[in-house]
Amino acid sequence: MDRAPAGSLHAAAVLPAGGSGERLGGSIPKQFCTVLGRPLICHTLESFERVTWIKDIVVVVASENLDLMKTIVNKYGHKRITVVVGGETRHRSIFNGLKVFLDGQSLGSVIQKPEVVIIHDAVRPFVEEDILLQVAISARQYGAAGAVRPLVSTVIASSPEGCLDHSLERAKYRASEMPQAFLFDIIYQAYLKCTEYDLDFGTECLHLALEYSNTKAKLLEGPPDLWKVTYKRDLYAAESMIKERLSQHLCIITNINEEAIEVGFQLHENLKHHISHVKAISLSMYKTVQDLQNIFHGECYNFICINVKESDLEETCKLVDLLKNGKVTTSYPLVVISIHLTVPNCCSSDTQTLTGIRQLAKEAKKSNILVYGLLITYSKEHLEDDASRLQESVCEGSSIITALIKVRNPALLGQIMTV
Ligand SMILES: Nc1ccn([C@@H]2O[C@H](COP(=O)(O)OP(=O)(O)OP(=O)(O)O)[C@@H](O)[C@H]2O)c(=O)n1
Ligand SMILES: O=P(O)(O)OC[C@@H](O)[C@@H](O)[C@@H](O)CO
Repeated sequence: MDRAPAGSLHAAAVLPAGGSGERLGGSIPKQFCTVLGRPLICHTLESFERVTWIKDIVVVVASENLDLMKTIVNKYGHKRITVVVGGETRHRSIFNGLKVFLDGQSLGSVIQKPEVVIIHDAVRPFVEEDILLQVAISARQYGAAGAVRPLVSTVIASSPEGCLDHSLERAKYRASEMPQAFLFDIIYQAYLKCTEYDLDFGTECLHLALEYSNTKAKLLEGPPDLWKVTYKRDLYAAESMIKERLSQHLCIITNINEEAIEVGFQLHENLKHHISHVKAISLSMYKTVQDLQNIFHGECYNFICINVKESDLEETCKLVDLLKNGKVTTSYPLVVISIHLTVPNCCSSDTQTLTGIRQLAKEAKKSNILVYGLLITYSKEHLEDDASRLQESVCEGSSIITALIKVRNPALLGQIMTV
């Protein structure tokens, strides 16, 4: 939910993305490395696009990546983005980003100089509205503000011989993170006045505001997720964190068939122990994708569709079409697990008709929907004879479902697991 900051200030953002990512060691700069099917920078852009009171987002890239960045903006439908060329260092890139608000005016562009400008490294994808609001409002009050985090390692100073000279009392210091925010004129004047040495070797915008605009930034304790993707491990961590966030909600869809309801109920009871928010609905409860999105306020990326006939994909196809045509504007892959009930010792030819799921999965993938199949052995007669067998199947099925949702492995698309 967007909360316009007090007084609804006019804010904009500058995202430096002009680095080469040497420490990560990839073949391309880390901001363009793929995380869950999209460039890392897309995840950061999406975090900012969710904040409606940030009117313009300026992305600063190296000249050789200008066309690539513009292609990314168009391909993934990012809004409110202006792409400009950076400089040889992060400070020079940030300064170029700030200039566009003044050059823009002279060029008659729609970009207006903001009251407050937020500066945030493009390789810090996990930034929420709360901290953005805090730094923006504090910048309006103090002139500058920045997120900080407790130090994890102690800071020590080395002697010329490479031995310990002294160590700092860790509790007295903080790690300077992003986002940072400034009254535009304060940071712009600081960049105008600072030295070439600052521009070439400095790493701290808050320092420039203090040194050249006599402004002591307000320091705000930020959440732990503000870390910067610097090394290869950070890329893996980023993907795992996004997958963890995506796997928090699950919607189980059944028709009114008795078996489907029974299996849906047992799956619901089982999956609640693996996934934070699980809801079961009947097919009749939704007609549009909005109905589905309303269930979890647009936060649901995982769906189970229980089909009574093992060879019948009708309900799953309907759900996939709804998600595709309902313009579920999500940049993240949706998971649809097509569950089919099969009677004990059924002839394999019946399940072979499920090969249609492979074609369905192939088509759905083009819309960023991951379709998997799961066969659960069950029949009403079967339940009367051996209820525990169903419980055992459902328990095994819940583990498979949880794994499919958490891992979102494209290699298993269209595959049919059996319990
Ligand atoms: N000339 C530069 C250098 C860095 N950055 C950006 O500043 C942010 C933080 O910098 P850092 O993590 O150091 O990125 P790199 O310089 O790419 O990393 P490395 O030092 O490992 O090369 C990144 O989003 C990076 O793209 C920039 O806009 N322009
Ligand atoms: O130093 P690097 O170029 O790796 O990254 C920039 C960081 O220093 C910077 O984002 C924070 O320290 C806050 O200023």
